[in-house]
Amino acid sequence: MFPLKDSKRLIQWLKAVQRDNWTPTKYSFLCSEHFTKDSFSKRLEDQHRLLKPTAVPSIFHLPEKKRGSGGHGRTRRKVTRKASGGLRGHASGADGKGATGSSSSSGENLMAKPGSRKVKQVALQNETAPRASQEATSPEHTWQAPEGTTGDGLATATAGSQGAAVDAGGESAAPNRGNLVDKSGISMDDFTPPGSGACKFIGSLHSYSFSSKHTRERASVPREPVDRKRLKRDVEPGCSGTSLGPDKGLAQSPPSSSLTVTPQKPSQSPSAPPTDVTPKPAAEAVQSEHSDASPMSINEVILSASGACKLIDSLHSYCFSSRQNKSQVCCLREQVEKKNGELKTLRQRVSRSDSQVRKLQEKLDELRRVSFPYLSSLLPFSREPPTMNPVVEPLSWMLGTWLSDPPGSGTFPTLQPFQYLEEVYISHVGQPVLNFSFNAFHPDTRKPMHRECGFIRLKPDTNKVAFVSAQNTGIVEVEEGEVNGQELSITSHSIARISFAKEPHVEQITRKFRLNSEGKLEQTVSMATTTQPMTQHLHITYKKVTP
Ligand code: HEM
Repeated sequence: MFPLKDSKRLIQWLKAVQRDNWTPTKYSFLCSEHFTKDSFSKRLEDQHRLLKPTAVPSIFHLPEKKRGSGGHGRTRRKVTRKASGGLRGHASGADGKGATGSSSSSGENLMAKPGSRKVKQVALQNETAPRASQEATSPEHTWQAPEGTTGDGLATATAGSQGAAVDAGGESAAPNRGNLVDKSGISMDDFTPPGSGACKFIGSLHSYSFSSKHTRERASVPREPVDRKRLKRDVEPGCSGTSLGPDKGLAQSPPSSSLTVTPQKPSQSPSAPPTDVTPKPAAEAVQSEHSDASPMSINEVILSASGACKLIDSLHSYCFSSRQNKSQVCCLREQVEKKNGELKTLRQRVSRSDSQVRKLQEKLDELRRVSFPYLSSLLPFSREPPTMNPVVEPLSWMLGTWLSDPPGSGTFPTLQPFQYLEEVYISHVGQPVLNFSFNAFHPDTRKPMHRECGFIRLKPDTNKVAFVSAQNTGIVEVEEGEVNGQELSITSHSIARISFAKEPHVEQITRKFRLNSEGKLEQTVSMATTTQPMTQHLHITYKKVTP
């Protein structure tokens, strides 16, 4: 187990393991193979190997990318033959049977290459070859795939019953697991729910538990039940291996009730010869090795593994719930991102609107500058329009910019009827007076025609109105009258003209302004000249084009 309560040593362990984005838990174990020999002490009473409390792992032979990307349980696992390796004697027996095989020879340590699913043989190691011995594949890490060779129910896949070293790590564990089925039809999949890579890892723990217990039970139960109990208690989940003594692997007829599994075919390497997986001599050797074991039923195996399986199942539950939470977090994150996207779009639209308002404001300012070149510099700094003087409030319906709609009509007894266009500005600057300007244009040529401008005043607290106008024809006049509701009727009070004004001279003028039911401003002008009595000269309707 990782020294979770010893932070200093834990850091050393984590540095040694070199795994990214991984935190060990109380269920995390490290293979004893990663420790040097002097990391262990031996228990006095039984010489059992114990990890020293100061031990730090230092042996890592795997490629960096393997250790970094896959789970620890997914790295290629090594099988350890302890110094007392029970099968060693068998492998190095004088007859040399255990060393034979199509692709391996005695002392050769063949393991599945990283990323390969090919089943490799592991030659049995000589006790005197320390390094090679320690790196031999452990039974705990193998999918035992004994091939039915003798019809006795116990079949072996490779040299030594534990010799078939399958890359149990990573993805290669899954297909192999699928082939591990006993006679009762129970497979490793029955212990391992489907799941993600983490589940595969946990599933490999199942397989580890399953196979190691199977191995231990078969090897130790018949001879030394006490030993078996001790082994079950002491065994390190990982690749610490079992401590089968050489004397415990004696030949005896295998029980017909032993767990029988289907050998793993090298699916990734179909070209590999079958003997690569199950060398006949090796199978015989294993059969011989286990021939003294008492029968152990599948039920016993399952029962013995059930405790570990429960623990592993709890890991599964933890894994599943953690994945569920992760998925909910992902879901919420997606929603937040979606809302952020919508917010961003809205902000962009608001920004565009602000930009349009700014541009319109600039355009209006430009128009004002053109129309009233000096006015803008004289107007108050505030953009707010001046407050209307209450005195002129009865004439407020006249305020605004108006355009002829339709064109005005001109008539007089001495004239051909004519049409004209006209724009009207009636405004105020906060004074008790309205400012006006009337500018007529030819409807076809748009040439300026008649123009006049002036002021409209109201006598305070009365409806009496004075209209003062200067015209481009050289006439200045004052008209007075009354405002009643939205109608203003005025008549000329005094008319003056330049000395060289064109004749006939106008002698009297009447006007009527009203706001009609359509909200349009109407103006009707009548006049009397030196030659004609009072007659209508103009009639025009304006539509308001500004507030
Ligand atoms: C209150 C304002 C106006 C007064 C006092 C006025 C006065 C007169 C007078 C005295 C005449 C001469 C009539 C004749 O020969 O017997 C005349 C002619 C005419 N007026 Fe007006 N007028 C006014 C507004 C307008 C407006 C707004 C227009 C629009 C374009 C207009 C267009 C004409 C035209 C086209 C003629 C004939 C040609 C000419 O004499 O220039 N008048 N007006």
